[in-house]
Amino acid sequence: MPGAARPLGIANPAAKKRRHILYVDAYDSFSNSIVGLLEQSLGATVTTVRIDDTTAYENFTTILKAFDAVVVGPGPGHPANPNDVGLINQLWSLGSDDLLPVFGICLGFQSLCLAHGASIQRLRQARHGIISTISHNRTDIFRNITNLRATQYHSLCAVLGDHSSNSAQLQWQTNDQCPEIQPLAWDIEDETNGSILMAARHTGKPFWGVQFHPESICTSEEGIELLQRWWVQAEEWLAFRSRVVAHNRTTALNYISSAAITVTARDKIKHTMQDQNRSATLSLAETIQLSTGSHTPTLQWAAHFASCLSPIVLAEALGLDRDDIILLDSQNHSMGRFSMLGVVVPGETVKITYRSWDRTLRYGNGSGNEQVVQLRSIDQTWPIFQEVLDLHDPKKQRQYRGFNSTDEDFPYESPFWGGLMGYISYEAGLETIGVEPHESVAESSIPDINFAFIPRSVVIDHATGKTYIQSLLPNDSAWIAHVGQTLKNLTRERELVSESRTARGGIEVSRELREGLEMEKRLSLSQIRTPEEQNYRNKVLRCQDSLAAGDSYELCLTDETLIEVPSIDARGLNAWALYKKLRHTNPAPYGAYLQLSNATVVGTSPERFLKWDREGNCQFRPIKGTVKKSAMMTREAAHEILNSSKEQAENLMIVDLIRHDLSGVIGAERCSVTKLMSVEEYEHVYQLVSVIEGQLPKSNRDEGPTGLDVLKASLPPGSMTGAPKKRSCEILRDIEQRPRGIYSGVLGYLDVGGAGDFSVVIRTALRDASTPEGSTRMARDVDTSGDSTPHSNFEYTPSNTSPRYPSPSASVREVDFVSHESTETWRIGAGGAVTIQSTDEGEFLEMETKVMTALTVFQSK
Ligand SMILES: C=C(O[C@@H]1C=C(C(=O)O)C=C[C@H]1O)C(=O)O
Ligand SMILES: NC(=O)CC[C@H](N)C(=O)O
Repeated sequence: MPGAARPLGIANPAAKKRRHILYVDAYDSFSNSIVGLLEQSLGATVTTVRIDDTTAYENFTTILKAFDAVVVGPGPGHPANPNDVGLINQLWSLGSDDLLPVFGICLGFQSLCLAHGASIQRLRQARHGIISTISHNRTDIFRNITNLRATQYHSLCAVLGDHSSNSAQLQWQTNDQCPEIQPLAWDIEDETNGSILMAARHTGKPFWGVQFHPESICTSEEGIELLQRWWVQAEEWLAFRSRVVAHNRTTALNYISSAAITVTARDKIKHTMQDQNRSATLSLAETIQLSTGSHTPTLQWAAHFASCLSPIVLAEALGLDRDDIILLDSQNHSMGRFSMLGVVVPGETVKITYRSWDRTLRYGNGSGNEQVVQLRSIDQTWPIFQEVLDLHDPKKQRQYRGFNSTDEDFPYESPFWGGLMGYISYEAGLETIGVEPHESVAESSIPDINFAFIPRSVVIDHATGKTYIQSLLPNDSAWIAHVGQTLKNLTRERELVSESRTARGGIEVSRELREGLEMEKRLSLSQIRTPEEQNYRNKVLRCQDSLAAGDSYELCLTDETLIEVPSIDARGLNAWALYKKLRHTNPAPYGAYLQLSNATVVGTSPERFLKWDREGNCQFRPIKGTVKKSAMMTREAAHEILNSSKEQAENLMIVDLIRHDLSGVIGAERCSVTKLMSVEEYEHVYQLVSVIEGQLPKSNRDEGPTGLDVLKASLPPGSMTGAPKKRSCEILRDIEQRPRGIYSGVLGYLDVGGAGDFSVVIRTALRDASTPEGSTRMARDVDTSGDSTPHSNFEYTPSNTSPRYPSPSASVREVDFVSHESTETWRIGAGGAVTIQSTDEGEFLEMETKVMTALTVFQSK
């Protein structure tokens, strides 16, 4: 495996005048990395146009006059399908006067070959995320290239007449069927598929193409040289034809829709606000300021040392559990450092929700004055959130008022001073990429964005033992002192009795026992409906059909387990007690307890989606590759499995996808892969994890992109979609036939000081509507599509015989899944990445393993 971060060579860009390249994007999830590679290695300015841009389609030859060359990118689908290639086809029939150098990558390459007589065939086995040596005869763009290893992402291949796949002898000449296409490179390492054409050029026109992906993190450095060799040839052709770009570039550029241009115009990202948004922002800011009682942001804080402090113990000691807390709990896990308590004050804390389905933004403090704003799209929410954060940034306020802020003024080590805490659903993510959600999302009462503005918080740094008590409210020293005193009391009690849990006196212990017993009683009556095996396996096969057809490279298929919990004495399940049980049975670095605006989240995610600090350092930590722990599965055995080509391919695709997402905002030159496919151990599973990092430009935060810009450009999380993201999400929606909701979304915080941290919502139990103790709700209608069965067939479930786990022989129909008159529904989503190398059985088992990490908590003791 080549090294992780790699510097890019620059082809002496200063030597010649700056060239302009048009990049044609076929909605691939690697495009921004290709654009970055072109900019850096060729020193060119790149403008992006999408294949389905209708104005560009009608004015394509005029647009081309403003460019020196075109690069046609990869993408989902088939080059013979006009919808998959859009305006690409126009390139191959340009008249002599309009000709210009073109370089096709993957789909672009296949389209070039198809247009000149090749047939496009399906590979016997698709090659997604596979790295192989490229064989060539060192001519043309391969001159001086010695040892090129390159990543492939394709299901289809171009076949040039007789020298079809499987030919023993590699061909370097044109043939009768494709007299204008000269082969330049082959992959001869694949026994299943035989030799596959990897590169070619047109004999008379300045067209070249490669089947592999030069931009992949696992393509060797020579991929860059290859592009530079192409550029040399392109320059020679331009000089030979004395071709110059049109003087009036602006007219040509006006034909390109701005949506695609923003892919590269990151420097221009600003928080421009429409009038309507501006007023929504102002009144939201006013509402928050009213609730906090201050128009001048302040941050009051105190730090205490309290080693080994559990946020649970602290929350309970403060009387903060249940409805009035959001807990982001790293559970002192080796991979986590901070735990945070966000205090929600009923009737005071401002809650902000957005629903993608009807595009409504709502906010209010729950005291009957909720405001509803109709937005045009989710795009309008981000500037509102950013503005709310900026208005409360205490650092900014000091600067406005001419203070010199010093490091001591603020607790910089605490990543959250106050701000927005909550989640963004998967469907909200779909809206950001223009994918329609599944229609049944209309029935959901769950907001797609669900934040609370948190002015009071406690942050525990498990690494240093320091605990920060912070308030954005003016004159809040009494609260800070109260929390400080509670902390001191806890520490003193612990010194007296080493076991902290028993140290908090009889009242708490008996309460805990009572709550636990009550919860267990209720759980013993709950009913569980897990995905039906054959049905899930069929869905895996359907995913693989799409992969084989070239419509996706990887699909993260998921399904949902439903748990119906009856109410007893008209009381709902105690979610806090459930969370305490879950953090014990499945400790993970992204524990979360949240009960906010109709949603309850009880989760133990192992996966960070995106974190950024106040210095602008961004980090993604995608997980892809899962092995279940067992007595037989030693660390060594897990390493071996996770080092297999299947697991590595799965991970690589997501690494490349996330590099693209991040590059689109901060530029490819600022992104690096700092950890590639390392094995991490969790309570029930081993996971393959990579780390992608980048630095926001250090420009004024008002002008340049912020962490929130990176967040919104990267939704939904790539590890939960597959690649390419947009097409994969459409396929998954059609196969899964349900909205995912909070599962597969992201959960975390946006800090007023400029930081943020979000996990991927997995291994998490979710309740549809808030069911505070003392209230009940009717059961939701249970899905009767036959997609799931009301029993568990998990082999290792110890309570297989309990009423909640009827034996598979009682293979009951949905009628047996009785809805109690008064029950609440919990959901646990789970799934895994399906690749062409997956087996349907293996994928089912993987989904089962993942669902069990959270489902065991519903087993009564
Ligand atoms: C889909 C889930 O997990 C995702 C899929 C993984 C995989 O395919 O290996 C690993 C972590 C998550 O990104 C889940 O836990 O439900
Ligand atoms: N990466 C790509 O461009 C893929 C092209 C085509 N959809 C295939 O699968 O072969």
